[in-house]
Amino acid sequence: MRAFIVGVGGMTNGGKTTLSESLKQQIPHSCIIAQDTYFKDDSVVPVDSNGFKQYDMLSALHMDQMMSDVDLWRKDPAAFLRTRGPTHTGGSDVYLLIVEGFLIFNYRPLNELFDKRYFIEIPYDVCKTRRSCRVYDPPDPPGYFDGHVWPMYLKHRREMESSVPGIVFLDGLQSKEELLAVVYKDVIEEIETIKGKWGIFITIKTTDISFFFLFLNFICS
Ligand SMILES: Nc1ncnc2c1ncn2[C@@H]1O[C@H](COP(=O)(O)OP(=O)(O)O)[C@@H](O)[C@H]1O
Ligand SMILES: O=C(O)c1ccc[n+]([C@@H]2O[C@H](COP(=O)([O-])O)[C@@H](O)[C@H]2O)c1
Repeated sequence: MRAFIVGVGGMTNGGKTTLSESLKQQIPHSCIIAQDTYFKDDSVVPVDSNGFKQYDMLSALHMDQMMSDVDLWRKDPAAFLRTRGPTHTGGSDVYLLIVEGFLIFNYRPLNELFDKRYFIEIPYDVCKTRRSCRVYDPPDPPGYFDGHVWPMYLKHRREMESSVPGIVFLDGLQSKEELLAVVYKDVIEEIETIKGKWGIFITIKTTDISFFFLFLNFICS
């Protein structure tokens, strides 16, 4: 089975979901696992001394469930894809998993699985403005961005930069189309490389078998 896992990380409201959805539309046999669908129930997320719910931490996420879903895909991408409803098929026979989320590179068991890592970044003021237009469940209380979201982002970013090499940083101020074009080209090139490697492997295996039968013929004659 030829399979490829791309991580689309980045700060809140950087454009991870937008880019991942567009990528999925463009690439056959692809699907998305989104980290923000694994948040724990509000009742179990602790509150800090300032009264802010500690949502921007790995402990607020069901990472075990997220890993189980990634493992399901890894065991049988085609079957996993069928559970996600109708998809764009045809073309390449390489299966692509897009894992998107704000803390995907900070969770080592997940980070280890990525073949390619992208991180979308935007400036503080753009991030704060975009965030103020979005309504989460529960909604951000006053002061939440500066009191919890941004400090946690800086902390996780420092940790990521000190432990995860090979990240491609993307400027989230580029248009949606520009971002898609860059990542699409890159991912297609990676997929073509995988197909090339497998092609060589199959050719070598076929050659091995041919030599085996020639040898058998020689022994028996
Ligand atoms: N490249 C972009 N340029 C301008 N706005 C964008 C871009 N990408 C996403 N957005 C907008 O930013 C907001 C957050 O995007 P989203 O993809 O949900 O971010 P994330 O998944 O990183 O939180 C949305 O309103 C979206 O339309
Ligand atoms: O989706 C939820 O249940 C949820 C509930 C509360 C907060 N969030 C916010 O979701 C943010 C991460 O998602 P995103 O799409 O903005 O990268 C993170 O900054 C959290 O503060 C998300």
